[in-house]
Amino acid sequence: MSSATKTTVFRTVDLTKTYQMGEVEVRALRGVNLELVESEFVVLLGASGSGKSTLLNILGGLDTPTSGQVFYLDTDLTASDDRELTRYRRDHVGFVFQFYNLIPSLTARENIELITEIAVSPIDAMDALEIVGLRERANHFPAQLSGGEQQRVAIARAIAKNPQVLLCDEPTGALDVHTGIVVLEAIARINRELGTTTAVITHNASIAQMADRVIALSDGQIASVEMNVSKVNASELQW
Ligand SMILES: Nc1ncnc2c1ncn2[C@@H]1O[C@H](COP(=O)(O)OP(=O)(O)OP(=O)(O)O)[C@@H](O)[C@H]1O
Repeated sequence: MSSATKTTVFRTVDLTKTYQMGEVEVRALRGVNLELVESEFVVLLGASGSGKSTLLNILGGLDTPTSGQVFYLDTDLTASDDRELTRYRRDHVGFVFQFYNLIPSLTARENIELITEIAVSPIDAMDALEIVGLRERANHFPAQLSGGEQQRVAIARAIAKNPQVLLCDEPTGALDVHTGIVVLEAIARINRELGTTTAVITHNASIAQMADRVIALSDGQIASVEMNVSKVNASELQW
């Protein structure tokens, strides 16, 4: 199916975000117009401070823009109140951050079940662990897992509620190359097998080769959007 016939999951219209820091205005986003379609894998690239996290946080309902609109399917998130945004995040969005934020006193499985217990249509916690290749580690506590394994548990937790979108902010930022690739393989598998629309922020331009589309931000604006003619498997990446 070409992207022309796919459902638009996110649409932003003239999105701006300005932070007021005392006398100083920081214009983090300066008119972003963007569409993400169902089941695509997008990488967001850009220098530090270019607005990547601000954009991702607004798409995920963690932050609100100063002006402009964000649509998730037919819902205008910018017209939603805090309660509605909380429900939107809980029901539809999986987040993965650089640091894993697992609860140390719970096993891998229990960390995931904490989310699946309140989700609308969750995947079984063990199936989520299977997808990230950690089924046999279900009863391990975070301290008994490597950094890459902890990140894969965090990814399993994010996708166990069966979200329509997976938003990842520097998911491999704290990991070495080999471990980073295992984590990226898990994200790519989720995108491929579950059809979860996926956006990954990275500083690492080689990761862009895995994406369907690469969106570069510069100074709060979209500098370029490129379609990859062929995608490279995470296992073939080098950096
Ligand atoms: N809460 C905040 N208060 C004030 N300024 C902020 C805040 N959050 C972000 N900014 C500023 O907005 C701009 C964009 O920040 P953002 O974190 O979106 O960039 P980024 O591209 O994700 O950067 P990095 O790659 O370093 O994470 C930066 O100049 C940053 O200092």
